[in-house]
Amino acid sequence: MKLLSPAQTRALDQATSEVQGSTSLELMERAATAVFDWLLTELQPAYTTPIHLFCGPGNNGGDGLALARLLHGAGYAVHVWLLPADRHSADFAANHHQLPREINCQELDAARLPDLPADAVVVDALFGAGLNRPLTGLAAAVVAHLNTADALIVAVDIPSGLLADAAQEPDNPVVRAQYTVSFELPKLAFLLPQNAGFVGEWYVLPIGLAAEVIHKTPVDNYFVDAAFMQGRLPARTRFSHKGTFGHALLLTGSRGKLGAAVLASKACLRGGVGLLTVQVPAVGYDVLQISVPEAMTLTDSATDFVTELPDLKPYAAVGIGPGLGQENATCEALRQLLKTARVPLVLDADALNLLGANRELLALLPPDSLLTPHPKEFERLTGEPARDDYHRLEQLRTFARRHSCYCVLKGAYTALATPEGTTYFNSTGNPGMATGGSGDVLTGLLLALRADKRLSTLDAALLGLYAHGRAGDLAARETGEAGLVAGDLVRFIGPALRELTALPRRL
Ligand SMILES: NC(=O)C1=CN([C@@H]2O[C@H](COP(=O)(O)OP(=O)(O)OC[C@H]3O[C@@H](n4cnc5c(N)ncnc54)[C@H](O)[C@@H]3O)[C@@H](O)[C@H]2O)[C@@H](O)CC1
Ligand SMILES: Nc1ncnc2c1ncn2[C@@H]1O[C@H](COP(=O)(O)OP(=O)(O)O)[C@@H](O)[C@H]1O
Ligand SMILES: [K+]
Repeated sequence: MKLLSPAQTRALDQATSEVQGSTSLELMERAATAVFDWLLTELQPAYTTPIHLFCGPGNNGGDGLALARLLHGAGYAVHVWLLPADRHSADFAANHHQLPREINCQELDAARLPDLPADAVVVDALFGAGLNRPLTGLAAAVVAHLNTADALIVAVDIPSGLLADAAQEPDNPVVRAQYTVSFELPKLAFLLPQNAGFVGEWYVLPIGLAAEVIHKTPVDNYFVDAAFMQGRLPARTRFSHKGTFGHALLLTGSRGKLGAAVLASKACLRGGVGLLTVQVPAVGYDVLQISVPEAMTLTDSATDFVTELPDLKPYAAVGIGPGLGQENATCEALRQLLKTARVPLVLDADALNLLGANRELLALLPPDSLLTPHPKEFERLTGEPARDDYHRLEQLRTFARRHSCYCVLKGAYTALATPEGTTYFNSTGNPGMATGGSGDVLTGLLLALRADKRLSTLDAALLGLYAHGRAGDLAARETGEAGLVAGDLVRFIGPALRELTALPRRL
């Protein structure tokens, strides 16, 4: 799915009306009906539940008024609160006109803001994507009032006061919703940790906006969902052989951190690699041979950490980092790798920390390398703490462009920035994956996909991120989130990849 800017969203609304020969009022009715259906199926309020709708002067308020009419028509006890304003949008006015007289509808007054019982549902339809400055005055007072109430808050389109795709001052008034119900496409704001306390759990409801217009709209950001990924992994042909899927080399492990080597190796094998060779320090030989019999093991001349590179000729891709440690001799091996490798590289964990501590190495990164930092590792890579999540995304884009690499920022909705300046946000995964070793599994899986010559760098990265999160979701069904460990992810890589495999063509 594409992530549109507020201006593009407005243009899409208009274009939809033109293409479909419908009015903006009809679109508003579709939006309100979608929220109405969502409320009844997801929240299932009792007929006695008081529903308070707070409506602003624009189209977001218009959505709220249309929703109030629909809820009233279905027998719910609704109360409408209007934010006084000099001007109202035309569709707000039309819905205000249509509001049945029996509905209790009052203007908000700073001196007498309404009591909101704990069992009430509050619909926040004050401001949507048209917000262009921080809320002040009565609107700010209403937001503060809603945020102190115990009622359950559902925001329409976006929590009022929040910008859809840009940072704002931390103390700006913003509604803290439990649920946000948006239309057609998600907003960038929903994907960033700093907004989680405002947005709550979010839903995107289809309202039939013109698909052909969305298709033609150029964007920098994508939300990677199942439909986006379906069929991206080519099926294996009958006469495939080990060579078809590549021979990967993994440089990994140090004393006490061979678990990372084992997890990454197993993930690489489950990721479908043709052959895997793992280079570990001598201390890891027995561990690897016994735990991962499918992999070939090379041992370093050093006992406790990796210090040297094997001949790189046989390999289709090289991964480096999990459990590696940060010894000087390891850093020299990394330098050699960056200087000599002519095949795709995947760099993670201590390989990234070494790059951060020796930033001159960044100039040696071969083009199209894939880096997988979490936010702390990314900060070490850039050496500059991010001001906020939007700034960090900007840094990620700049980094990928400057170093001609694909750089991941791990976490919920992991971001992938490409050298061309596009960012992809992954939709799969869950907090159960916040457990030691999950990242090592990702590295192994990505290495397998980079060794597969059938895949572009972008497809390999997207497939790896999506399948890793999906494996986490499948595993959590069995283990629960708290009980999930990184080894569980490995078991579900196969099923996750199977879901993404292209079906054979049929006539
Ligand atoms: N495709 C879609 O996404 C659709 C969107 N619709 C709704 O339309 C909304 C956008 O409507 P509008 O563009 O009218 O925008 P809003 O309803 O968000 O508000 C715009 C009005 O508020 C004023 N305003 C902006 N910031 C303010 C501030 N800080 N303090 C006081 N006033 C402020 C603006 O000058 C303008 O008059 C969406 O959020 C959504 O709820 C639906 O009706 C139909 C389909
Ligand atoms: N809340 C979450 N939602 C989705 N994915 C998560 C969440 N927390 C962690 N993950 C995923 O788990 C992995 C953790 O990687 P990392 O931080 O490198 O862990 P480790 O170093 O222990 O292996 C990343 O791929 C990240 O995206
Ligand atoms: K809103």
